[in-house]
Amino acid sequence: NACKLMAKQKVALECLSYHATASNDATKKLLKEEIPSARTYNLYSFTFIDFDLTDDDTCKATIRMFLECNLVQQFHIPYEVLCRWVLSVRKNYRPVKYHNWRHALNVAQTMFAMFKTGKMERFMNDLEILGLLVACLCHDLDHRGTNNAFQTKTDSPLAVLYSTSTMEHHHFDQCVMILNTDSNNIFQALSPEDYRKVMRLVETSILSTDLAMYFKKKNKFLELIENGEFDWQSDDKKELLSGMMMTACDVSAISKPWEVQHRVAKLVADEFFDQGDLEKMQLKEQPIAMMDRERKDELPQMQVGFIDVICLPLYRVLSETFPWIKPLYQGTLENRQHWQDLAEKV
Ligand SMILES: CCCOc1ccc(S(=O)(=O)N2CCN(C)CC2)cc1-c1nc(CC)cc(=O)[nH]1
Ligand SMILES: [Zn+2]
Repeated sequence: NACKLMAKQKVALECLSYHATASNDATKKLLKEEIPSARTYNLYSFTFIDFDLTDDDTCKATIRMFLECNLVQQFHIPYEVLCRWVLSVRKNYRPVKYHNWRHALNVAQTMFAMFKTGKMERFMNDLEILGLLVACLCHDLDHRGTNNAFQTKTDSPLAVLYSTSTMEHHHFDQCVMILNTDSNNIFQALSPEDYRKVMRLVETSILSTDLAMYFKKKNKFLELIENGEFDWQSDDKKELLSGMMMTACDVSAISKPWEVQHRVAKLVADEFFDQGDLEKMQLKEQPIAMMDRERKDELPQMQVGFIDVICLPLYRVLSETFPWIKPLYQGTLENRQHWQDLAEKV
């Protein structure tokens, strides 16, 4: 009958999540490792580069960020649970070209640098710092290398579940699944009220990484800034600021030293072109320019457009209120010149 079927489904789901999370062996191994200093990993810098980090290093760098923000002590996170959770998050990123674990780590490290070097932690309480770091690490979980439009066009089950911000809802779902798998819940010691607050912040922050949401919310944010807003403590203003910070971190590869930006842009392009190939073959339709490998010559000009429409306006307005994150604006401006030079060469 129905409730027996439900019980079977629940057991199957639990079994699924059990295999989706890290093994005890991997956890025990990480547990014993020494965690290098933040200095060793250059974690306080806006020019952090993950290229020469091993996969093991990426987990240790993540743990180091939690330790630097005093989150383990503050929220009584059992160290073994933190190790298992970091490994489970990494395990639930697919080996796609761009939206993989390395991207999530880079986004989280930019958030860490905004807190520390950008001095934005002054506007955040400890729970918000915990929530935003977790949101960054989980914000693209189980990404398939295809965007929301592709889910809709292919009638993917995800588009049936969520008609708007399809992938972002799925990323949050995956984040919840990991937390709900035994001995992966880094929030286990939080009070019910703090648990509710941090889960709400993680959800709204992950959903805010849908660029369609960014366009919706940025005018409200600009308005507040123009009116000289400085009290970011109310819940809705804090949520709005968090969303803007998430986007700023999500696109922060655009601000990295040119060799890094150029190399990352190739990963982004390769992933977009793979989707374009699928659309040509599977859907028999012409992909948009950014996903059409026949139009790769237009890439530098598209990057200039991306910088002008999305990145610079956001970094400019954030730097006006939080001047210590100006390196993100500066780095993006320098890369704009490099992309412009390439655009004129073609
Ligand atoms: C590098 C390959 C080309 O990459 C792009 C091409 C065009 C645009 S766009 O701003 O015109 N725009 C964005 C909103 N779409 C709905 C329509 C198209 C953005 C990028 C881009 N995106 C990211 C974020 C994943 C990173 C990055 O480096 N570049
Ligand atoms: Zn992302």
